Amino acid sequence: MVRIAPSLLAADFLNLASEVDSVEKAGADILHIDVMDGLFVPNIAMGSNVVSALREHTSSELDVHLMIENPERYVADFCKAGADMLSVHVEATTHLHRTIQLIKSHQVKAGVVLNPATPASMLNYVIDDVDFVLVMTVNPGFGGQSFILKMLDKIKAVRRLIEASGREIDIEVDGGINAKTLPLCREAGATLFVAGSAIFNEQDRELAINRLKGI
Ligand SMILES: O=C(CO)[C@@H](O)[C@H](O)COP(=O)(O)O
Ligand SMILES: [Co+2]
Repeated sequence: MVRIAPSLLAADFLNLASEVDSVEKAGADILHIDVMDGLFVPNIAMGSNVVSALREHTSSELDVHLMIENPERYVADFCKAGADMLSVHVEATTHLHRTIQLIKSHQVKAGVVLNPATPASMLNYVIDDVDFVLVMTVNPGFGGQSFILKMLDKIKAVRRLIEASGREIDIEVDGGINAKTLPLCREAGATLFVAGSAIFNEQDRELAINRLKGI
């Protein structure tokens, strides 16, 4: 099954509510929200107030991708704001295991994100605890970048780890996902697909999402 999570980073912020409505109507499964602090990544975007506003507007699942240093400082804020899925970068927190438990203590799905240069083996000792894994297929910080082909090997390695753990959790991929790269990721074992520019740069959102879903 292909599930699509439009990345709101590529939406028209002046009309965020109608942008959300348009992708939901077009078949979006989950909404992806990119949070950036200008430190972990060289860009600043969206705080917990944006998540609260979205929570009031929609009942769609909200997938919040924290690209911030020491994300444990803001876990409670984003959970209270209404996140359903909250992911933190392995590279951004010293106490990853503790941060995962903290997210789960709020009854929110906990995800772990790997930068392109980070090996799948970083998941070895947390794979039984996480609710999903997010493999970055570009370097985080900006939308509209090109997919890094080498990440297909990492998706396969993460798939093997998940299978060995005996659990069924999502592998989400994020960055440069379009109608050409999505099937490659799917074949490698990904199940949830974030797409920003491939959806919001298109006038016809339904056509864009159907193209991604292969309909
Ligand atoms: O987390 C990020 C970027 O850091 C992503 O969620 C992007 O926003 C995806 O945008 P496209 O690559 O699909 O345009
Ligand atoms: Co993202």
